[in-house]
Amino acid sequence: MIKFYAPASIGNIGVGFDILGAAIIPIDGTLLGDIVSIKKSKNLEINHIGKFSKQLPKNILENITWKAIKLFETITNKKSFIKVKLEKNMPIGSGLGSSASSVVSIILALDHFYDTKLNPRQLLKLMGKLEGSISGSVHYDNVAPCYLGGIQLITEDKLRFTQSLPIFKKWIWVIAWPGTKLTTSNARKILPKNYTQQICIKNSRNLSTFIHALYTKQPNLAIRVMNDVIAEPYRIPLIPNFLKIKKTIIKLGALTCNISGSGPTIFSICNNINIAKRIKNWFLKNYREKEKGFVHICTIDRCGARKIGTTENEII
Ligand SMILES: Nc1ncnc2c1ncn2[C@@H]1O[C@H](COP(=O)(O)OP(=O)(O)OP(=O)(O)O)[C@@H](O)[C@H]1O
Ligand SMILES: N[C@@H](CCO)C(=O)O
Repeated sequence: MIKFYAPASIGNIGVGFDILGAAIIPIDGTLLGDIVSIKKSKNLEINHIGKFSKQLPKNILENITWKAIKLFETITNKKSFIKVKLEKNMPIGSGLGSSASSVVSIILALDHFYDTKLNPRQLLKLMGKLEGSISGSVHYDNVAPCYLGGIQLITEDKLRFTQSLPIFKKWIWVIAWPGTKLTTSNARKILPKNYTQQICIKNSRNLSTFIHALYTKQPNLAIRVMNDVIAEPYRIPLIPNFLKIKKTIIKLGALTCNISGSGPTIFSICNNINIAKRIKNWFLKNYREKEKGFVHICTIDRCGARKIGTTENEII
């Protein structure tokens, strides 16, 4: 049997709309990501289990598992006699790359099972295509870090499609999901189609300074420019009291507080575990709307997607 785990991710990282993303893992060892297992079978069988499996579309044709299997039937020119099990551990429409986690785990499991010899770039393109088919447009800022781990800059260069960026080991990432849903496609529809020259300059300045700060080990500079002028201003109304929350979290000692992907998850960075615990408690008391909501203290997941039960990334 083949079993793949693919981690949660933070798209945009507050400063790189659609081109920066980070894979994350809770420090308490929780596996915050979907798991796909595949074995041989007489027929095609698909099972969905896990805490969030009830949120999956009822129509199987709309499910990523089904779409990925059909894609691989075309690629391999083989009928699928397999039993596929998706353990849906990620809430849908959370802003934590739930769809990306399913996409990456299913594609890697199928690729491994069929031994297709596709290279990482081809696999990543397939992941982007599938992610795009459900979220409204192709964007790699969840699938790339989820697959490869770390912080990824999506270059879309013909030789190096994505690049791993340096990380600050002291940064602690607190993520808070209130238990509600915001779909990426809706959160993208409200964004402007065009931006002024001034906004374009501001965005390039923030993003290039952020990347420079990562390479030159200037965490304070990186934090100062973590300011999204492309999506956040338009998505604020989708997250009740976001600006007030941000102010409070900063007062608690956080370095920054931003929307994760298209929300409603909020992430905050700090560099002290006691502050992280304080922020976690605040979010639990004040941001979690539903019982199923959660808050995790995380670190960057450098491995990315992996065969379960092994610590090293066996696929790259
Ligand atoms: N296995 C699956 N996992 C997640 N979503 C799925 C899956 N199969 C189908 N879907 C559909 O894909 C869409 C995913 O929505 P969306 O992209 O908003 O979620 P998300 O990945 O959690 O968001 P984000 O990318 O902001 O983190 C939903 O309409 C959902 O019903
Ligand atoms: N870059 C995407 C990420 C979605 O998680 C967006 O913000 O729409």
